[in-house]
Amino acid sequence: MTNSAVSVDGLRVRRGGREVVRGVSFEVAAGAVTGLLGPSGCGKTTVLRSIVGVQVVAGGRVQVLGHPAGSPPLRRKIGYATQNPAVYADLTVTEALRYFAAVLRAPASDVDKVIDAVGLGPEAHSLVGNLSGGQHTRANLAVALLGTPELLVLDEPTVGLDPVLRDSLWELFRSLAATGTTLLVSSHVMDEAARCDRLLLMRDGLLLAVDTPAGLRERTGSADLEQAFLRLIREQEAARS
Ligand SMILES: Nc1ncnc2c1ncn2[C@@H]1O[C@H](COP(=O)(O)OP(=O)(O)OP(=O)(O)O)[C@@H](O)[C@H]1O
Repeated sequence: MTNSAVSVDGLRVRRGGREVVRGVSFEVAAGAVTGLLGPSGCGKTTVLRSIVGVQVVAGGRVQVLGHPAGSPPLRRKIGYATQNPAVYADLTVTEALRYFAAVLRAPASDVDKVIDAVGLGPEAHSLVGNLSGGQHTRANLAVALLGTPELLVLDEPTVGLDPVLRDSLWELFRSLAATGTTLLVSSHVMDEAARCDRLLLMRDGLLLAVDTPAGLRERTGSADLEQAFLRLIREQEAARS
């Protein structure tokens, strides 16, 4: 792939005394939505942390927007939304975003823009501590959008959201990609896979497949992506035995 925003080569990570990412290589296309999918515990968050540069790695190479992962020029080019929101509970949504905008040196005008983008307009003056789980998740996503980052790394951004909100967030992701933002989005919900341009399917610390949703359906002969994923697992297990 010529136009890659992220290039991961032979990534290995040890956590809790064992290798949880066991030699993973892939590229993330610029200006597209790439889904990182796989069951709970397969290593998705660890791969995302390695790309953002907050994970000690045991081996391999991770290049992001032409720089080694974690290097200073990347700080303001990447927006990262973790699974555990870290937005301050005793501030209002607007105050919290103003604070993060100042820290990130993002324009003050971004604050209202990102609040609207994640559909939190009605809660703009509510205390973060009083938000519902789904609203808190969206406040966290809003922080990642500040400063219009070139790369958005989103760890399960739609967990706990109802179908209408999930749909509107996926529309937001698609519109960001349409304006050139690169998105890497993890999920363990296979129905979200269909909304991605490309898929990275992980299992047990390894990449099972890298393909488009259509390519995956075709190569497994399965219209349903969940079934396609299960078929790949069975093929892999048959090949091992
Ligand atoms: N802080 C930690 N210390 C030790 N082991 C960890 C730590 N965090 C994660 N692990 C282990 O690393 C493995 C990969 O975890 P990771 O969080 O990357 O998976 P995941 O695919 O993102 O899971 P989920 O979908 O549940 O978030 C798991 O087996 C997990 O138990």
